[in-house]
Formats: sequence, structure tokens, C-alpha cells
Amino acid sequence: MYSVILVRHGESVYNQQNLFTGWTDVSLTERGIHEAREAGQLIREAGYTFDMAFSSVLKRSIQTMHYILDELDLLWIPEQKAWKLNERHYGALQGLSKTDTACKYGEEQLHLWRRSLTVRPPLLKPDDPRSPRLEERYKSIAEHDLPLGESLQDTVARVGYFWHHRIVPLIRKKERILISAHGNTLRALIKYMEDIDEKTLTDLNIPTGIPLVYELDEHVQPIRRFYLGEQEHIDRKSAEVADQGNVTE
Ligand SMILES: O=C(O)[C@@H](CO)OP(=O)(O)O
Repeated sequence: MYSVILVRHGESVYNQQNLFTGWTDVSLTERGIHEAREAGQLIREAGYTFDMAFSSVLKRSIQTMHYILDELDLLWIPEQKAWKLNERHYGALQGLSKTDTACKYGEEQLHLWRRSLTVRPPLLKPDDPRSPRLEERYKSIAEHDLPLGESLQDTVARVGYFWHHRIVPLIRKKERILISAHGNTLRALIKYMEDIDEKTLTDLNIPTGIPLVYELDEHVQPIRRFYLGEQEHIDRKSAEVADQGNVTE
């Protein structure tokens, strides 16, 4: 049996301000740093270790990976930063307030944009200053591969491809892997691995900074997944994510 640990980065500045983030490159808050360190402690206490770590190319995910590895005294292991693990691209919603968006378009539309499988956000124009096509860090990526806004299904395709082609071969070689990524990237990966139905996927909210352990069989198929830590704390943090954008908050 194999296992892999997935972690959503700790709270970011945009999470704290309740703004759509996507590919916006914002840092962790003090709380986020604390969450990342706590994730590392939980992993250490549960007895897991890693041979290699993955993150996206966004600093909240990189910082989280480093805080976790520091807690495990594993900052020396090989790491790979991959744009295919970036958060789902939130298109023209990036930088907008979730609450203001709910007030303007209604909670139902907000929920569709945030949690449906197939609905895309309004797309960015290619020359929008937020476009990844203008960013130095994506200069080696073909323009048509860089999204201007993604549905979760689009994210499932790129994350699933990365999982299948880059991570599974390492797991088969018995490499113990940490993946530090994002709320919707991890929802996409869970959808890819388990093909869960749309209703379950809609209700799936990944809490920040809580390690999620996947146990995998000899074919690298999931046996079960579970969070490390206290259930009550995990439920509270998942509900916090679900409630972002509630107008009545
Ligand atoms: O804004 C975002 O990029 C994501 C994650 O922070 O938010 P949501 O939970 O609304 O999909």
C-alpha cells in the first residue's frame, strides 16, 4: 500500500479579505503561517515522512510546503514547483470580493461560480493586466495552454494529467510525496481520483492547512482518505470555507 499527503495552503491575504484569488500570487497571513506549521506538526506526530515535495508556482503554496518541511526537518529534500498545480483560474472574478459578488449577482450565481463542475467564471481578456500570458513566470508555457478562466472540470483535466504522468510514476517507485496546493486544485484531484458525483463535489470544501492523507492500493487507486487532526476543528474550518460570500454573515 502507498500513501500521499495533500495539503491546502494556510490562510492567504486574499482568503482573509474574502476575495477571489485563483492565480493571484498572494502571501500567507500570520494565521496561515501558523496553520502551515501546525500541518507539519500533525504530519510529524502521525509518523509520516517525505522523499519529495510538490507545490504550485504560487507563493502561498510554496511557503506552506516550506513551513511543513521545516517542521519535519526536511527542507533539504527535492521539491518541484509546477504551474499545473496552481489554483483553478478564476478569470475576471480574481480580486473581487465574494460578498460583493453575491450582492451583485445573487448567492445562487456565486455558488455556481464557486462550486459547480462545469460553469466557467467570466474570462479575462488576453491583454488584461491579470492575464498569465503577460507574466514572466509562465513565459515557457504555450499561450493556448494558459487559462483565462477555468471551470473545475478544466482544472480536473490539467491536475489529473499532472497526477497521472508526474506523480503516480514516483509513487510506484515508493517515493513518499507531499503535495502542497489549493482548495480547488485538491477538489479537482479528488474528483479525478474518485470520480465522485457532482453533489458530493459541490459540498466538498477543503480546509486550509489540514493534511489530507490518501491511502492507495498497489495500482495507485485510492483506498480511503482522511484528515489529520481533530474532527471538530476540521468541520469548523471546512464550514468557514463554504460560508465565504454569505450575504447574511
Ligand atoms: O478564491 C479562490 O481562489 C478559492 C480558494 O481560495 O476560493 P473558493 O473557495 O471560493 O473557490
